[in-house]
Amino acid sequence: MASMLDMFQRTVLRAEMEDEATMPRPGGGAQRGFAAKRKVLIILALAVPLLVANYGMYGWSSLAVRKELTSTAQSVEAQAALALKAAAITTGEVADARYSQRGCFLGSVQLLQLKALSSPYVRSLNVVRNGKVTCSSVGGAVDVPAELFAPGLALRTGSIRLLQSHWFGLEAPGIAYVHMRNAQDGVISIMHERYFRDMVDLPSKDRYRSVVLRLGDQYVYGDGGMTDTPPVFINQFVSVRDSNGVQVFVEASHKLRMMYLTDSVVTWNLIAVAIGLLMALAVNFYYVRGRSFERMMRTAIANHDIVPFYQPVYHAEGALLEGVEILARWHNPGEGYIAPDVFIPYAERMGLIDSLTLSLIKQVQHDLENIIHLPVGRTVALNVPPTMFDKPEMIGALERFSGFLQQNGLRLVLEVTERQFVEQAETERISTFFEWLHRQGILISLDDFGTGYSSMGYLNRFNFDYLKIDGVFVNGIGSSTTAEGVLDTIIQMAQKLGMKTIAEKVETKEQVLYLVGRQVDCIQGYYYAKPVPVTELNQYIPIAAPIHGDATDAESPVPVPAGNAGSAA
Ligand SMILES: Nc1nc2c(ncn2[C@@H]2O[C@@H]3COP(=O)(O)O[C@H]4[C@@H](O)[C@H](n5cnc6c(=O)[nH]c(N)nc65)O[C@@H]4COP(=O)(O)O[C@H]3[C@H]2O)c(=O)[nH]1
Repeated sequence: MASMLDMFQRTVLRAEMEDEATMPRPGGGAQRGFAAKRKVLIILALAVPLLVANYGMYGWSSLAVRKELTSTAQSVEAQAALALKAAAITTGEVADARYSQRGCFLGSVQLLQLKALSSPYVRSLNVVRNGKVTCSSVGGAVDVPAELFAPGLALRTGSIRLLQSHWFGLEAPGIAYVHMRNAQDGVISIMHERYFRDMVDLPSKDRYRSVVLRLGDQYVYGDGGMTDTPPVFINQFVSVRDSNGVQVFVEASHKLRMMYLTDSVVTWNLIAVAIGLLMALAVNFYYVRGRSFERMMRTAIANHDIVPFYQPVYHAEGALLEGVEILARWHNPGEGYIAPDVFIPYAERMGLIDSLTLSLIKQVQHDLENIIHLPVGRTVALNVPPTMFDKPEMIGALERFSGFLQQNGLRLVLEVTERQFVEQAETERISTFFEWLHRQGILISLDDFGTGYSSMGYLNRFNFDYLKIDGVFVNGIGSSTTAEGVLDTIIQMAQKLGMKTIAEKVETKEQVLYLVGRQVDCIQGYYYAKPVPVTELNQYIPIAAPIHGDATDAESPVPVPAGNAGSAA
């Protein structure tokens, strides 16, 4: 605590010795931060589209590969389905033909041969009677149990089985297809395995690592293999299947995705660079504009073009002047009127708020010395920036300003917003600071109370002199019972805590009467007076008796009709 006060005293001493010119250059740190932020944003503007493009290209190439694999698989599946359909038709026709249902004669064997020859995919046709192959287009009359003839083949219409060799010694493997007339009688056709192998033996080896055809429970590979073992894929693959149990797998080669990537990498990256450049230009433009606004503001502060306006605050009961609030006004020749809601947050961001506050203090001092003399005992309220607590030089300036006001019988009120208290976590430091301010005769007002951060906790912890009730609650008088309820609660709470209440943005007689009825201490708002330049302030300083109850009493010097209440707001 002692060291805190020491620090303030040292600060004050130092500040007194310092000329205004030797004050820290406003906004130096903020400027550096500003430039660094611009750099980071430009880098991001350039890098993000490139990252997105390349990431997107990777995803897109995966989709393109998938599309190609699917289309290839569908085409193989269509060919296999066509071959099977042709074989099924031939097999079915033979099974239903009368010659295949009689004994195995030379004539019927010749008819079987003729039928096999005329079917593009069928190599042999074999008649099954009572579960045995009895007549074959290749072997003639035989008597071979079906399970020996085609091991593993189920005697059921539509069954398919890959056979490594043919019963009748025809070297090449084949594919058996069954059509049964009934449980025991039917026809087994043997198809050329070669056709199916050719279907999967695609020429584009650099695009596909493997193409596999599943028939029933077995697999035909492009390299000639036929096996019961399912394939293992290491790259991206797709599979398509049909209702006949034909399934085709197509696996991409290592190169396939790369082929797509190489095809599109230049286009995608060129687009990304173009977008990145546009975004970087936009960022730059934004900052250049920001800089010019910043320059404009610096000049305005240095030339005292941002000027103090004064809004009177009156006692609720008697309409006597409690004091004035200083509100900054900026009329720029080029841009016109710039609202404080725009330039104050900007000044805070750019580190210009301290120099603005100092400029306003200087102008107010000049006004009070040369243009208007406020009645003794009144207050002068100044909005102070959140950073004030950390700046010894600002504290020094405020102390000097307070000293000046006290010499003129006035008191300085510092208006701080709730936000500042939520953001300034070090409560002990702040309450020590408040004690110090009070010892200097400086009062503290909590501004915009009720706008979102309200907490009873800090009202108790910090010793505020005034609580300013935000205009939204005043606005609700007569129209919102909820707002009225909150308003009543805030007033009662402030009264219990011994704070003076000021209702802000009071615009109507109804609001004044309501607030007077709730024993609000002070009223500020257009109903009485708008913020005015110092040259117009005199007419708002009451010289005589209070009003009671009717705020429009013509006898009273206040209220002043809002329409006559001066120039800017
Ligand atoms: N609708 C309506 N509005 C009324 C009425 N009576 C007063 N006002 C406006 O309400 C605002 C009250 O100031 P604030 O809450 O401190 O809110 C201020 C304050 O937070 C900030 N500000 C203004 N001047 C300064 C300054 O010099 N320094 C700092 N740090 N902040 C300032 O900008 C905010 C906005 O200032 P302004 O635009 O001047 O807006 C002022 C004032 O013009 C009324 O009856 N009806």
